Amino acid sequence: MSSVAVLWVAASSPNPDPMNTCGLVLALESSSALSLSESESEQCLVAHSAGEIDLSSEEKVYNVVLRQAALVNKQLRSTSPVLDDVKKPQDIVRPGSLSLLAEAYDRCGEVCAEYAKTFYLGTLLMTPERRKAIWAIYVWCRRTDELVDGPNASHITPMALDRWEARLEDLFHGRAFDMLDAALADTVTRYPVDIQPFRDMIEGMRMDLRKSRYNNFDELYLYCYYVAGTVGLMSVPVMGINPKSKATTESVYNAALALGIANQLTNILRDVGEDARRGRVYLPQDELAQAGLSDEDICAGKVTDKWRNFMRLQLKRARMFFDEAEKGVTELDAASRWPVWASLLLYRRILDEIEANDYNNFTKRAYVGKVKKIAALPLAYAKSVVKVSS
Ligand SMILES: CC(C)=CCC/C(C)=C/CC/C(C)=C/CC/C(C)=C/[C@@H]1[C@@H](COP(=O)(O)OP(=O)(O)O)[C@]1(C)CC/C=C(\C)CC/C=C(\C)CCC=C(C)C
Ligand SMILES: [Mn+2]
Repeated sequence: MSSVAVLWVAASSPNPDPMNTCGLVLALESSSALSLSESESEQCLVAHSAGEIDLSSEEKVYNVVLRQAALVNKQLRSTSPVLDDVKKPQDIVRPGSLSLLAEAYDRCGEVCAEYAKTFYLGTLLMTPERRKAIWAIYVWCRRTDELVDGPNASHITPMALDRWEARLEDLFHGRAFDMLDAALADTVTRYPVDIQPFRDMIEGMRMDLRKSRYNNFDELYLYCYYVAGTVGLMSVPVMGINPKSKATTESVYNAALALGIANQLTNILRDVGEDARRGRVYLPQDELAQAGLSDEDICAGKVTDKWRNFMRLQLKRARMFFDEAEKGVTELDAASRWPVWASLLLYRRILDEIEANDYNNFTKRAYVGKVKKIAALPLAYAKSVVKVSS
């Protein structure tokens, strides 16, 4: 890890607008520092692993979970520091100012606060060290999503995503491109965060570029893993597993994966109308057909009994993933349980709001108000102090 490189970059790129993806893409395309690296030959873990062709998406993704769990098993369950100090970058403290890394992390916090109030609220319940790491991961995820969903999405090509991936590889090798990358480059030296879920998220963005319909839940599940299950896998090494937990590491990772999938299914159910207006239908086509519905019904946006029945089943499935996730929260490090419970309860509430809107997710956005958000915190706290499995 070259600390000098990280800090040079942080110093040379003050306060970039993280959502200026046009600038980002131009920068990516013109940067000589971003020569394509070994990442080009690295393959997406899920999509291309040899010999896995006949597996269902769930089986393929479970293999990822097993590998992730095996990778970090030792470090996560140990109480000793994750990495020795030799590998940690040395920060530069300028006289009279905050350190550059501190500035980088603060900027990540500002971005998180601006773009995701609920997640930000959750991060305020974390220890300061973990909070910073989660902010850095959040910002990288948001920028990645913004490449295909942001104002400059129409300029994004698969090649731009390849460059973004090369930049990710650089960052994991200590070569950060800007100060926001520098924060993540620092985070990955402090926690046993693996690069694979990050690569897989980029793969999800590639999928978004080439695909706007999902034939069945198996296809949708893979997409949800890529864009959201990966966030669970990135987060566990930071959240930590309670050293007293008797649960297997893979069961905790599985729960984290389930939380990501549950959140993404919730996103999809909340945004049906908005997505359809952008030409996207994430709902499984075979399930729509079974319910006597089609893309035309979604574009028409009429809440009918057929739609209500269809939605009831979709909500039920999303809730099952939340239930699966609940099993793992208890096994996390004590200090991480409260924020995770809070975010789980709040995100799940969106499903209740869809029901309260009589399943009109075409023109009404399901939204959990401030009061309900604050009111969920004591319940989340109560759940977080429940004893760990024995
Ligand atoms: C054992 C156990 C349960 C551990 C907990 C593990 C954990 C903390 C899991 C977090 C799961 C999580 C928050 C997943 C995020 C899923 C998500 C919202 C994905 C979004 C994808 C694209 O969706 P779409 O384009 O449809 O949505 P928009 O309209 O654009 O919003 C994402 C946008 C991908 C990018 C994801 C993020 C920006 C969120 C990343 C969040 C974190 C790193 C914070 C996690 C912290 C807490 C406190 C939960
Ligand atoms: Mn998005």
